[in-house]
Amino acid sequence: MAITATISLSLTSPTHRSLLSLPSSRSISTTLQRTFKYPNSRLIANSSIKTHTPLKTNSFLHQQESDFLHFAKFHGLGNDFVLIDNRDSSEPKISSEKAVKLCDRNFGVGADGVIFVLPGINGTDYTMRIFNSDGSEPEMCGNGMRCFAKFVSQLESLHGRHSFTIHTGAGRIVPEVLEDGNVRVDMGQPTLKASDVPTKLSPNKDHAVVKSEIDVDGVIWNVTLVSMGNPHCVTFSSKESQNLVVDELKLAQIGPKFEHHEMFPARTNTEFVQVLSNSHLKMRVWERGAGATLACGTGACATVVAAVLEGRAGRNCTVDLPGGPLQIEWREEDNHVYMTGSADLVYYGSLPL
Ligand SMILES: N[C@@H](CCC[C@H](N)C(=O)O)C(=O)O
Repeated sequence: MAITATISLSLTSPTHRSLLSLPSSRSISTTLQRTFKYPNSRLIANSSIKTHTPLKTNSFLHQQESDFLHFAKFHGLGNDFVLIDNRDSSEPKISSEKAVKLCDRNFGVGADGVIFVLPGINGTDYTMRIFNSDGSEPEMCGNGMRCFAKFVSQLESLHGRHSFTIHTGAGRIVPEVLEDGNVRVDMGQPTLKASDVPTKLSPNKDHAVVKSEIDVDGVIWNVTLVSMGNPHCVTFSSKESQNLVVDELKLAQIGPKFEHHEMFPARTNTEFVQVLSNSHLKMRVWERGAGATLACGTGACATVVAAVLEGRAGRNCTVDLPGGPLQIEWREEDNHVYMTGSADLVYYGSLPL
């Protein structure tokens, strides 16, 4: 059933990719026709565009109608998420099955994952949980964490520079919203121990898997394995190509073969990386549970760690992803990885539960 939806586009803070896939953002009219699986869904504006429903951001965020799911759609470099204010309960408001439906790009809202802002535990300010678009639950999400921080800032009406402590499946993570609106995240320490990544590939004497060979569907790849709470397989080369040219890769063909490879008992995210210079990398990603995405924050962090371990780049790199750049530092002093990048509101919406 077709409905009329009033939608919100945050045109004030375009990112690298901007909102090019949406109808001409400059000339957009206030009302768009879309077909939803959820016939009563409402999308409400938060921009300078005139809307049919003049609702302020905060009043929208604080609506309490219990028969509606209120959400915000955010993206971090095109890695997009439905964010749900779940501060009143430690159980996610929707099931993983419902999350799969929400993530559907044809019959739902469309997203790479659904993220919940839950009460903090173990002395943290908040807890973050996330479902991938296939309904699986990863331990962490870097781009999602930047979106989470911006969403919490809106929920709590915070301005200027501020930070939070967030409990995640990867431990305590600390995002800081900067004056310019970007978010810098202390992503904690990478884990290299093979059994913790986890992988069945044989480790070296330091228990890590660095530049090891793996046969994926008859092709030998050199891989370095890094966990940022979630598992990453990073490759810069194969037997066929000593320096990958990532634009040439058939990602949809090879990505799933890595993800479901028997050497990765918890499946894996895979980063294919081209070295542009000692401080500049170009990466494409195949995400566990989400497929090819436009960016992956934990993947960019794992990529820089792997590049350092393989002697391909320094500890401070710009990582170019299809959706835009991330600044990553693997700091020697504390062994923590720091990620800085954008996170942008797309619109607010409501759906009947
Ligand atoms: N896109 C995310 C990672 C999301 C989780 C991943 N798909 C997994 O299953 O580990 C990021 O920005 O880190």
